[in-house]
Amino acid sequence: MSAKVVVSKRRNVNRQAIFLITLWPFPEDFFLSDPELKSKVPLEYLSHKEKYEEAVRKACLLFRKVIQLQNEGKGGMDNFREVLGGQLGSAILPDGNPITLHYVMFIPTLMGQGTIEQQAEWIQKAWNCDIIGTYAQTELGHGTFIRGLETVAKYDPKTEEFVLHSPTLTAYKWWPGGLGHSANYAVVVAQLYTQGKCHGIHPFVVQLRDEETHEPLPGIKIGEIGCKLGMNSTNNGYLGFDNVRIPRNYMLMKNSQVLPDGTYVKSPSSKLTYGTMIFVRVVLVQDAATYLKKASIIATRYSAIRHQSQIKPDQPEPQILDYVTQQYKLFPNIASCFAFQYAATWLWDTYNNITEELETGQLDNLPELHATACVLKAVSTADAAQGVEMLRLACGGHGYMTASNLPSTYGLVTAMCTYEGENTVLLLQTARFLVKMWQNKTNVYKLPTMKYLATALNRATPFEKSVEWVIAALQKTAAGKIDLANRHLNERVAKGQSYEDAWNNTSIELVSAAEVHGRTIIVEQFYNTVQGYKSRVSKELGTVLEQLLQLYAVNAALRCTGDFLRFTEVLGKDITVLQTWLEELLSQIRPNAVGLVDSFDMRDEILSSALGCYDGNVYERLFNEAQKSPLNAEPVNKSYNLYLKPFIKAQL
Ligand SMILES: CC/C=C\C/C=C\C/C=C\CCCC(=O)SCCNC(=O)CCNC(=O)[C@H](O)C(C)(C)COP(=O)(O)OP(=O)(O)OC[C@H]1O[C@@H](n2cnc3c(N)ncnc32)[C@H](O)[C@@H]1OP(=O)(O)O
Ligand SMILES: Cc1cc2nc3c(=O)[nH]c(=O)nc-3n(C[C@H](O)[C@H](O)[C@H](O)COP(=O)(O)OP(=O)(O)OC[C@H]3O[C@@H](n4cnc5c(N)ncnc54)[C@H](O)[C@@H]3O)c2cc1C
Repeated sequence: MSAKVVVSKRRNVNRQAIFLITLWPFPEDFFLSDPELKSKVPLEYLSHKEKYEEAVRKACLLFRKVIQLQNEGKGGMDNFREVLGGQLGSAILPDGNPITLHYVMFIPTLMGQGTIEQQAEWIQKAWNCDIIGTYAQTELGHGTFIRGLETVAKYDPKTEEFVLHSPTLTAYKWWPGGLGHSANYAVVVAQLYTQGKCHGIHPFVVQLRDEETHEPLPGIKIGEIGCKLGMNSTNNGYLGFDNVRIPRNYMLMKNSQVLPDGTYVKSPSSKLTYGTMIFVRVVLVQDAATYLKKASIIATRYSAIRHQSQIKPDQPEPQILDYVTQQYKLFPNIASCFAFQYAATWLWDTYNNITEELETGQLDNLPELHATACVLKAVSTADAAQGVEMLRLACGGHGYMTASNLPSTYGLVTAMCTYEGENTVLLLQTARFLVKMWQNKTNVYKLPTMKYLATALNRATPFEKSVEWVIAALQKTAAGKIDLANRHLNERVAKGQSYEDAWNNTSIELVSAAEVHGRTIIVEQFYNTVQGYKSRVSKELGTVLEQLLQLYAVNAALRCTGDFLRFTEVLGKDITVLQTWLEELLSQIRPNAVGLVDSFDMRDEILSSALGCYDGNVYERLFNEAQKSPLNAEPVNKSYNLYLKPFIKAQL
């Protein structure tokens, strides 16, 4: 990965803005120039069934091209990451990819939970796409509480097989991507029973459909779950088992095993079963940045084109980009793109380092990785979803058009707040870890993202107009909130509540404490990244990055004013200084706004937006898109003579 400076100049010098990006040698043109990857008709005018069929056609061609590149030695996992992620992936398949789960969860689970022999058996087939898999964990009745999953896998030592069964309707798997009609295999998470005892949830490989005819196998009840807010080509499906038998070695046995006689061999840690979920949560932080970048480019470019109203009576209508309220909608989101990008990069590196440790049996850092992945996924996806909606609203009526690609982008990003762990639940997971660290302070000194907790509570943080102060204040606030929540927990227990009831009754505070902890990590990573770049880039770039860092930090601080007043030495007058600082930064960033979003380097074909095109010809593109509506194929629609005319006549 080589970081290079990309200079993006827009029309005139004062809009020169440069942005430091990591250039991947990814051949975007190889995909975007392929006419077969373009839709003949805008997807919005296809039926639900046609949308799915078109998505399968494109997905197969997409992955065939990725495999071709791989066979030519032109990249590997990075290419899959690009075509699956929120940039190229959502441009070619804006309504979701029915095969995503094969690569994002099925293969990673085989790698993470399968023995070497099982990997040898399954992974080549999966990489060759001889089989197409999905990850079937969530059920109609359970998504969060996976220890409550109802699908059972009972071991039969006589035949050395597991019998999978869905005892109730709520036990049906519900949601897995590609499950409806695309995948013919799945990793199924089920309660393992052997020798009459339940050993909890474990992963099993199950064939769902005949590899030749694609017909569902006996005992398999399968289909798609219907229309959703978005991602309607993802083919999310349902799956019920009626006593379906699979061989013993279809249980993924890297961590725990069932021997031929039915003896259960326990895993070194029950938490290792959860490994795949950490991987996707880590990846989603990057996708949050990508979707927010896409919406920021569209809304900022549109705001430079759109002229509306008057600032002064005797002046022409200004660019809406010159309204400070518009800048307040756009620029903090641009700063968030950088913040989430840097946090995603740091988290990816941390994940890889700790995963290597897990391979050697070192589990010490797994709890912190889990807590950190949870909070960064929750905060980045929630902020990105809120940001995309804010950017859509900033574009007025045209932002509501499908042709803007903002509604579709919202549909993709808001789903991330739910899948791979609903955000509230993940924040509670982080809070559980923070409280544990707080109660057992000796551990805190060792953990990188936690060590501030050792000193922050009692550290004086007199106000100053600096990012360093914001970080210190966020840390002190997080420590204060964790300490207060912990005290309330203890008070409730002391009054006779069970710990579980006390936890539930304190959960609003716990979620809030976890969120502030997450924001502390994001601001600190942004700060560290900018400090690292400043000595290596031009003065201009250093200034721009510093402005973005300050904007992100001061906006984070202003979101926390109530808590800052409770947990730090800040006073009301200091909040006024923060507000003024924010307004100064908006003005400083204005000249570089368009250059900054240009430097996110997303082509028009990736943006797929009539509002965000590089040439700025918004109105012509909106009008041309309107002509694609099937309704415009004829001046008078048949409904006039069938319904309207009789209706009108009847009223005369
Ligand atoms: C390139 C790709 C780009 C983009 C991707 C694109 C598309 C992807 C599309 C869709 C993918 C979405 C797929 C899915 O949604 S798969 C299903 C996801 N489901 C979940 O995430 C379920 C969430 N629920 C849970 O994880 C758990 O139920 C729980 C909420 C964490 C509760 O666990 P539970 O064991 O019941 O209870 P606890 O007592 O709270 O935890 C016990 C113990 O285990 C630790 N723990 C929990 N989870 C993990 C983990 N994942 N890793 C490590 N450790 C974990 C927990 O901290 C606790 O430890 P203690 O020491 O405190 O006891
Ligand atoms: C687009 C999309 C794709 C998906 N793809 C897959 C897939 O490929 N494979 C798969 O297995 N699953 C998939 N899922 C399912 C997803 O993982 C679940 O929806 C998610 O885990 C949430 O579970 P749930 O929907 O049952 O909601 P619930 O867990 O029922 O949550 C509902 C509400 O209850 C609250 N709640 C639940 N538990 C607690 C608690 N302990 N404390 C406080 N509040 C709580 C939640 O915060 C939430 O507000 C997908 C979902 C979506 C939307």
